Amino acid sequence: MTASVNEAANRAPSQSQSEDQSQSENQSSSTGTWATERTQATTALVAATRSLMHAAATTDLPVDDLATARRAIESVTAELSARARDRVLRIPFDLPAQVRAAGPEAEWNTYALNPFGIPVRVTFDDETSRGSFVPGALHEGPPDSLHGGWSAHLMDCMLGGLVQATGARAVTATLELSYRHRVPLDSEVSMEATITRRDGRKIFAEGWIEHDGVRCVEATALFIRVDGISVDGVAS
Ligand SMILES: CCCCCCCCCCCCCC(=O)SCCNC(=O)CCNC(=O)[C@H](O)C(C)(C)COP(=O)(O)OP(=O)(O)OC[C@H]1O[C@@H](n2cnc3c(N)ncnc32)[C@H](O)[C@@H]1OP(=O)(O)O
Repeated sequence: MTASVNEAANRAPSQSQSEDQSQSENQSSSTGTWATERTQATTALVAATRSLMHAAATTDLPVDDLATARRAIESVTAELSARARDRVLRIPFDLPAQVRAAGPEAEWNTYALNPFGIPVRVTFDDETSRGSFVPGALHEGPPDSLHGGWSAHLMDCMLGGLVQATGARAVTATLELSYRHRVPLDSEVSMEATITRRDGRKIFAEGWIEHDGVRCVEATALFIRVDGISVDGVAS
């Protein structure tokens, strides 16, 4: 397995959407059934949709143009909805573990198949994961700053993804955040997560979001293994 272990279907859209789109279309399958033609096409569609969300929320075109654009979007929505699943495509449970096993150069690109999540390029090094992304206009809470709920989303993904990458089927029992400084928009932030302790079914982890060397958000979490246990009616 190489650094491109999951790129074909799991390459997350980033700020350079069109570049990502063409790359995901051009990459060949390296993860067997996971990197199917459908997941590749969906990855590209989701990247384009994320760009559309940004454009729709920030456009400053004249009002008449907005109505025209809305009709075009409604038309595409109707086309896509003609045949739909109940859920977005799910990644295989062991995909993060595959990326971790492939070494510290391999990337897990989160939320490639769901435009609602924040896509992050995550790498793993033993019991630590690292990621980075650029918060933008869609993620604003306080003026020019990242919404704290998105910080929680990011930390849960970083910490939970790391736990998942170690092969543990576990869910978040607690997640505590400390917001020390605002996280600015339009500038790259880096994130880290690490597993600090295990105790029976419990896995403890911590992480943070940094900007320009300043630790803005700190998180600690407790995950509970649910291997073989039915959680809310879903057998693991
Ligand atoms: C089917 C699922 C597949 C999973 C695949 C995951 C892949 C995704 C990965 C990515 C994930 C992304 C992240 C997400 O989005 S995960 C989504 C958000 N999380 C959830 O929805 C979890 C909902 N909660 C539960 O399902 C149950 O409450 C769990 C499973 C957590 C525990 O209920 P269960 O009945 O099994 O446990 P127990 O009562 O025997 O307790 C066991 C021990 O744990 C301790 N404890 C329990 N809760 C808490 C608490 N809140 N604070 C402190 N401690 C707590 C408890 O004291 C005891 O300790 P001790 O007395 O032994 O010392």
